[in-house]
Amino acid sequence: MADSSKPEPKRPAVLGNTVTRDQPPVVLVLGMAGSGKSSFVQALTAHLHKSRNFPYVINLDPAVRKVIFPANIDIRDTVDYKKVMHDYQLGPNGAIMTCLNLCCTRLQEMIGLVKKRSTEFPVCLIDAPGQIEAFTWSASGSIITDSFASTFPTVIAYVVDSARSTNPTTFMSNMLYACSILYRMKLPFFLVLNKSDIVDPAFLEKWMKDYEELGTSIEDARDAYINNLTHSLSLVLDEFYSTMTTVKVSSRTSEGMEDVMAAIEKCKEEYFEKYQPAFNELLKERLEKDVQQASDMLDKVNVTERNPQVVEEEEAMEDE
Ligand SMILES: Nc1nc2c(ncn2[C@@H]2O[C@H](COP(=O)(O)OP(=O)(O)OP(=O)(O)O)[C@@H](O)[C@H]2O)c(=O)[nH]1
Repeated sequence: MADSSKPEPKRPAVLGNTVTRDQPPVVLVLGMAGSGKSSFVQALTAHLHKSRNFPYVINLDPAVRKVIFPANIDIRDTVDYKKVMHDYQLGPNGAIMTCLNLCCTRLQEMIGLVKKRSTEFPVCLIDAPGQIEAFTWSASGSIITDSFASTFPTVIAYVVDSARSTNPTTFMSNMLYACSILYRMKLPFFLVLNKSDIVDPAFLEKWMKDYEELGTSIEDARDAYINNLTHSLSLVLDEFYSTMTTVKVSSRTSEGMEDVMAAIEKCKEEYFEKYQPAFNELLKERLEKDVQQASDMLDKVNVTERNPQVVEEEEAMEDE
């Protein structure tokens, strides 16, 4: 049974927002734990600072000890992760989700703050919690994403740890996860192949483009069942890869940051071409549902004229 004392998220009203091309893109930075999300936000922020193009940066990780980039909004100023853990008797993941739920109750204020400054920055970067599923599989995660996506051209940067992806099966698992996020969030998406200073991520691009290349690498692995499965899955992922933009990046040396900005611009265009029309349909559907709900309620409310005799009697009593 759900614990009614824990804060649950409510979908804020997002109807009626018009997203225009002059608005800056919002980049939601996602990726497996330790892939380098925060380092990537830090490196991109530092890169933009050099040309005095200061980005707007939001930290959405309530559990992080130290924020390593200058954040304009820090969720830790709104919610106290340790206190939430204590007050609601929660473990680390439950506390992150409850913090995000609490954050949702202040989401319109948060978006309002970003909107107010939106003419002053080239891009807004959002660093998501380290425990990725707390964001990608929670209602509050979709509410936050939907709310930003209905206000700004919003895109996803999925950070991949290239050094940990040298094994084809590890890489495949990561790509399946990325694909499930794309499937769920339906936003323009690009892959940040991070840690290029440790290993050149070119082999990952080859695996994505050329099934034979991946096949050759799998030949070396020992488990026949996993090999066959990986072969089949790579065919399934072919469509996912076909339109995917990838950028090779080192958050340590700042290599590839200009390419990241180009990928963000490309995804922003995609947002207006593909995502926005679909999202408008979704909003229309939601609006129709809201109107239907309102009219169902109205059916139960009858507007009738009161009996004139009673009204006259009441007026007479008032005169007395
Ligand atoms: N060599 C190298 N190390 C990196 C790079 N990017 C991140 N790291 C290191 O990888 C580790 C994890 O980086 P974080 O930025 O904390 O990763 P994260 O995804 O934000 O981590 P969580 O939010 O805790 O999931 C740190 O030790 C970073 O210094 C990179 O491009 N090159």
